[in-house]
Amino acid sequence: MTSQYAELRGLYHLRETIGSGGFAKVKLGYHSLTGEKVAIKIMDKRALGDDLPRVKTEIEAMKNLCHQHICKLYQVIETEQKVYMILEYCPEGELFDYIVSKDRLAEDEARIFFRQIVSAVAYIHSQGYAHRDLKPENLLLDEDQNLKLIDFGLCAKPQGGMENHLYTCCGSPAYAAPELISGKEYIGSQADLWSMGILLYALLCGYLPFDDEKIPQLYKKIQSGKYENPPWLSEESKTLMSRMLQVDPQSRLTIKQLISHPWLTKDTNVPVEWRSKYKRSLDEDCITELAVHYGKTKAEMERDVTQFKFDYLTSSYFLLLEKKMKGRPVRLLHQK
Ligand SMILES: [NH3+]CCCOc1cc(-c2cn[nH]c2)ccc1C(=O)Nc1ccccc1
Repeated sequence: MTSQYAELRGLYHLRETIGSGGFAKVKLGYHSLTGEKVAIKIMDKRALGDDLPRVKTEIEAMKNLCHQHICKLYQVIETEQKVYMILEYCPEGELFDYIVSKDRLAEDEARIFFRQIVSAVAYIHSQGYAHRDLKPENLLLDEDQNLKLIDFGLCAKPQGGMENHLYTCCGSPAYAAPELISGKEYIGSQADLWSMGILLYALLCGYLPFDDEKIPQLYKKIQSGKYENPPWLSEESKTLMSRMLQVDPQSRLTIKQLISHPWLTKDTNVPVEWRSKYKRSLDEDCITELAVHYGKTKAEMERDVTQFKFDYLTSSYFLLLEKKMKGRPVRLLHQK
């Protein structure tokens, strides 16, 4: 029988499993042409069943999202049985485990993380997407302790823009907005704002504002909008969270108000930088290195890379760019 993962041979060297969630297994891999580490999310189509559309949703969304606080998609490989997503490697694991390890975060550490979360969400909203499953399990830490958002399986891009209503009730109950769990129509971006309020509370307190083992009781607490503020919280953080955890979505803070909120701009006095730091134009050095390797002219290589087919060329380009942004030599490992 052919060896497992035959489709990856020569492209990636597979190592140990580094995570799993529901219907996916995530393994550490090495991109053979650059030597860079990647995370390979492996899904079995049969096991996915009617969750397969979620994977397609995630792939299409991640192809359009390119941002310093979103886990980068480098390549997609699809076979009869499997779907492989080659993703940016985040060695420091989930924000969830980081909070648990420290009980709760001090306000200035929480602020640094929350600015990165707001940056990622403001960017996806500007691209017309709502994430709809924001929680610390879906925020990973890279080697520089920067947050990277994952799991766009539930994200939505409503036809005709973000003002249009969504209906599917989804995401994790404890982070779900009241309007979302009451089955009413809702605006995805407003539901994301509520989830970010829950996230900020989790960062500052180390536990959830609304919690109950029984789902119906949990829903009642969420719809009441009543939660406890522990004594260590500052007045400003309590005010900010109360503006985000408004049961009525109309009176909730908007993402535009959030990026320049005083609690977020404290000590920096500049609004959260939410635009992508990635340039639209192609990087000359990377194109040159790839052209030499594949024996093509720079013009031919530019034309091929620009198509962003999310094939091995796309992953090689992005990983060379990563090397450059980390100040490493823009060099491919020459195959024997
Ligand atoms: N809660 C996260 C578990 C590990 O999952 C991932 C890890 C990485 C990762 C690890 N290192 N670098 C990136 C990249 C992506 C995922 C992921 O998308 N997981 C997932 C999401 C929804 C359903 C099933 C699985």
